[in-house]
Amino acid sequence: MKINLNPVVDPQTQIIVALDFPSAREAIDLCDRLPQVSFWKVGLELFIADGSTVLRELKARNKKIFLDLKLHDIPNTVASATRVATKYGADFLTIHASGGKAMMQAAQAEVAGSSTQLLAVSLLTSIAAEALKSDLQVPLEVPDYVSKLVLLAQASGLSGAVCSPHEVANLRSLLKSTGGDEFCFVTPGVRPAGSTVGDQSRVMTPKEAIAAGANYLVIGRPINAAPDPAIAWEQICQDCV
Ligand SMILES: O=C(O)c1cc(=O)[nH]c(=O)n1[C@@H]1O[C@H](COP(=O)(O)O)[C@@H](O)[C@H]1O
Repeated sequence: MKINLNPVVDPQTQIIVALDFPSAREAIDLCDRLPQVSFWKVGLELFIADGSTVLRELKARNKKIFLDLKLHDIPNTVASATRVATKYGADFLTIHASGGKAMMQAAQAEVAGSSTQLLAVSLLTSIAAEALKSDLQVPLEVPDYVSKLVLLAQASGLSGAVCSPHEVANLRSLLKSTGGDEFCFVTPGVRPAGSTVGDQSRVMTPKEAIAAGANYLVIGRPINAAPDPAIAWEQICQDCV
């Protein structure tokens, strides 16, 4: 399936809704309540609970799929897991950029020729500048650290990354100078104005994320935990333009 590499112009196709649920039943229920959503994310909780069932059901509904497994292990193990994961025919699959170049190259070799695009997760959107220094002991500012990881992903052959909307504009201009105009940026850490931030740290509104140049926005709780997910979706789409 063709992945849209242009900055977001159509929220209906470029917002990915996270199916963060503990069972296939709850996930499929939300899909069927929101037929207008074309792109869904299956993360660890749902994949561990009921992965193959959900992925089959999403395929049967002709949905695009972001399989968010955030692989991170030695190169051989990640390559083997990636080989198996491509069999699901997901559009996106995540690995952690901090696993290093050899790991990313090994995984990239496994998706070559498949319909799955690997995305490198840079710095999780839940991690704030203070935690990067005090917990992770990384003596860099967030934009510099994220840039290093994304450039490493690019040098490893990947053509997309997950980062917070705060970093996208800077990364776009950085990658232009390295011939990476078509790099795909997927941004979680998106919160409609006035909504609960929860465990996220580096957040922006949908409109701000789009203006920053994100190709796709990942949105979970503001839709999947909303009292009326259809109204929440509609409101977010309206807020994007
Ligand atoms: O890879 C991801 O999708 C991801 C990366 C990241 O840095 N931050 C992040 O929040 N995510 C995912 O994006 C979704 C965000 O959910 P909400 O915070 O509920 O909108 C969750 O499913 C996270 O697992």
